Amino acid sequence: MALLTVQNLSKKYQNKTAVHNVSFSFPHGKCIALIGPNGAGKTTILRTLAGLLSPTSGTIQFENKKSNTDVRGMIGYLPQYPVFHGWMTGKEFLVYSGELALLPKSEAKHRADELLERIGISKEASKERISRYSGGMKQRLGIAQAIIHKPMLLILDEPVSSLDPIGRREVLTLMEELKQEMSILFSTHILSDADEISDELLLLRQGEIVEAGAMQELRQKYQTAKIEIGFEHSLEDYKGKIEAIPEVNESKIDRDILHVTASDIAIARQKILAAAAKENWPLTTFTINRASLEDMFMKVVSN
Ligand SMILES: Nc1ncnc2c1ncn2[C@@H]1O[C@H](COP(=O)(O)OP(=O)(O)OP(=O)(O)O)[C@@H](O)[C@H]1O
Repeated sequence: MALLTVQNLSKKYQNKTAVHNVSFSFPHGKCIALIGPNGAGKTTILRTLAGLLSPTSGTIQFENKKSNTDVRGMIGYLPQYPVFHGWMTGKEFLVYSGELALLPKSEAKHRADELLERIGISKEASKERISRYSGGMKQRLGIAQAIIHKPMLLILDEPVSSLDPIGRREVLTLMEELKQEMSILFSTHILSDADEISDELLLLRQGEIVEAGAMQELRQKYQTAKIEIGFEHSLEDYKGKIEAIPEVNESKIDRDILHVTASDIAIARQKILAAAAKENWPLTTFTINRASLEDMFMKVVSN
């Protein structure tokens, strides 16, 4: 059975539908990325799963729990814009978070020490005020507070979007380690981050899931390719010849490169190269370009 099953989840704010009929199930031990452009409804879904918003309709069912059970103990949550008490030290903040999660004080202290080591905040740094921490340190501290009570599901809202490259790398490395121990659902609009650490993607557009699956499956499904051909001269002359090949859809000139799309790239390549060899075309370059992840994303979310 799945850890979490979401069925027909919808959320309206006054007259604005932010999330519409979203259904998915979350298997145990997976890291899933919720991807979508600004305003797609990512935060609304995550806040609803974390129990901070109530859905307008639909159900969220945790494994073996009645739908009205308080499941906050099973979930850890880091909001998109976490707010810290800058005057607290990192350790004080974690002990405080542990107590809020109903851990006895001694256990909260023990967990805080364990987690500070885990997230790479030294003993000295843990005694400093949070206001002196870097963005990456704050975000790692935010993740530590979210897992202080050992939740089964960790929910992270845009965990790396606001960080510089060093902070981003630190947080991605931590997430990579944590996914060995718990299920993670995180939102992002950065595809390469999702590609790097998630097992599966949920693509969201205007409050609806428009695509779901493993990155590899989605790449195959949306795979398109383009041939880019450079000529020494007379591009126009060869454009017509290339367009006469039945498998070629269209070609466009951009400076000294001809961009060719085809219904069957392998055959189009074979025929273009055969004609080029036979007629000694003045080629300078010949490249096959696979569609990037961004191309796939644009295709799916802008339909
Ligand atoms: N409290 C609110 N009241 C009214 N509308 C809201 C509220 N919160 C969000 N919305 C609207 O709901 C839609 C979804 O917002 P949401 O924040 O969930 O999207 P998002 O995908 O997380 O966006 P972003 O990437 O910009 O954080 C947006 O159109 C937003 O303007």
